[in-house]
Amino acid sequence: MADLASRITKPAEEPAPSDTVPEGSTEGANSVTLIESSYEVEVKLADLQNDAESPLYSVTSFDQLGLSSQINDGLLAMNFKKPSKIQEKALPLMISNPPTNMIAQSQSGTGKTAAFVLTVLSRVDLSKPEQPQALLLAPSRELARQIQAVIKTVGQFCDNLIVEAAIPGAVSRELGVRASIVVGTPGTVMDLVRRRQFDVSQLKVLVIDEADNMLDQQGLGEQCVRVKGMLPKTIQILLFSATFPEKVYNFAKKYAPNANEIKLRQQELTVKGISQMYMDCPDESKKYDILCKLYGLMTIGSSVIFVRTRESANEIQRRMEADGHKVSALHGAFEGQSRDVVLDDFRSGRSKVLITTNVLARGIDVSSVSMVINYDIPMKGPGDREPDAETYLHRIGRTGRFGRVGVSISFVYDKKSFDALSHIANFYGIDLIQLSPDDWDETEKKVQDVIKSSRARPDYAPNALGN
Ligand SMILES: Nc1ncnc2c1ncn2[C@@H]1O[C@H](COP(=O)(O)OP(=O)(O)OP(=O)(O)O)[C@@H](O)[C@H]1O
Repeated sequence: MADLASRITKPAEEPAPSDTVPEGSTEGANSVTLIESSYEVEVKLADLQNDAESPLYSVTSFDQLGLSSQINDGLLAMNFKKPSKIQEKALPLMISNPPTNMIAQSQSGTGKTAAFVLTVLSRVDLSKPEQPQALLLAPSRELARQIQAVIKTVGQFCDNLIVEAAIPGAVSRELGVRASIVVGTPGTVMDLVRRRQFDVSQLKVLVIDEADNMLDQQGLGEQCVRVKGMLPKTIQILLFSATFPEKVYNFAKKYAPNANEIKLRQQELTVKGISQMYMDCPDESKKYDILCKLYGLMTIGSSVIFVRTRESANEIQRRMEADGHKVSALHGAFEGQSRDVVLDDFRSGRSKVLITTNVLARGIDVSSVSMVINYDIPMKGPGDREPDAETYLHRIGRTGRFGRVGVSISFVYDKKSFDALSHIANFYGIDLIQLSPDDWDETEKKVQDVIKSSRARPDYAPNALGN
């Protein structure tokens, strides 16, 4: 317990409350504010991109990377002005010839997707639009669809570009895969190759996003090894993640031999724009009431609530709806297409509070997310005994994307959850801000100060999916 206590700080690092959003402002007033504050945002992001300590820092421009004019036009249309650090460092190594493998790590929300998407686009020969030449693997259907959308957006001026998702229900049984770029989940990709519906003979690049999760021998590792075994031996392999625990990293080096490596130190892993808080709940049964009390704050922007199981996601959604709150839920038990509808509604802002499991912990990029709640502290290992520091980092990384600010609130209620969060805080050297359920005015103030300043900041660059 003392460990966590020693990491409690006053909210000194919180950004100053926005002076551009008036208290109790109406929706209409807010939209005016959004337009007015765009200058401020550009300046703030420009500041970050000029700050050598920031992961968004770079000294070059995209023009200097030697990408095709169609690709540069795509970046321009997305309002990507300068590369981030990972893009600036990794791209020249990945697009040079002869192709070299890469293992790259960079904090959540710092533009890893565009780094590998630009590489893939620079490698495919669009005179053979239906011949698969690049394969990208992701751990969830949602992330695969998102990456597919990013490729289409960056490549919107590339003639004949066909990008197909290899996820359950997406590939025509009669036609098989007919695209130059394929983004999928490992199980479906394996099925398609085995049924001879996916010709992998001409693949030049294999990208594995969330690579530590994908190569983990306890999880998807075996499938990824099998997929690699089906591909040409000379394929360029690019592995990306925000986290790379040592054991998986050693395996990654065998999976992608002789790779260039871009690694972060443990203390560099957290994103500065995310104010990390925790709520000291009196007991487990009070967690639900506290969650409902936070609802007003959750809907200032959009929020994601992470829970441990599908059943508790369903149960919390049912109770919150019965109590008059509008919330949606998404987890692995839902059918693929209904999952797509739920996430699309969340991206567009039609729904603002999403209850989910670890299925959405990684990679999902919705820039309006200003709050993440860890209703249950992430745990791993047999009997969920060990704190899952990597999943914590990915979950909270659903907010604070590319220089934005956000809040994470982790609920603790007993010694086990307290110790687990304490372990995670010490692991990354995080100073957690304590919230008290007994002083609601103070809690609201601490959270609002951060979220309102994020609400005042419109997208510097509309993200690839237009949300
Ligand atoms: N150079 C850039 N300029 C402006 N915005 C950018 C740039 N690169 C990426 N972005 C935007 O930043 C956001 C986060 O990028 P991305 O989803 O690639 O993060 P990530 O590093 O893959 O994060 P995670 O580890 O959570 O998967 C996206 O909305 C993307 O459109």
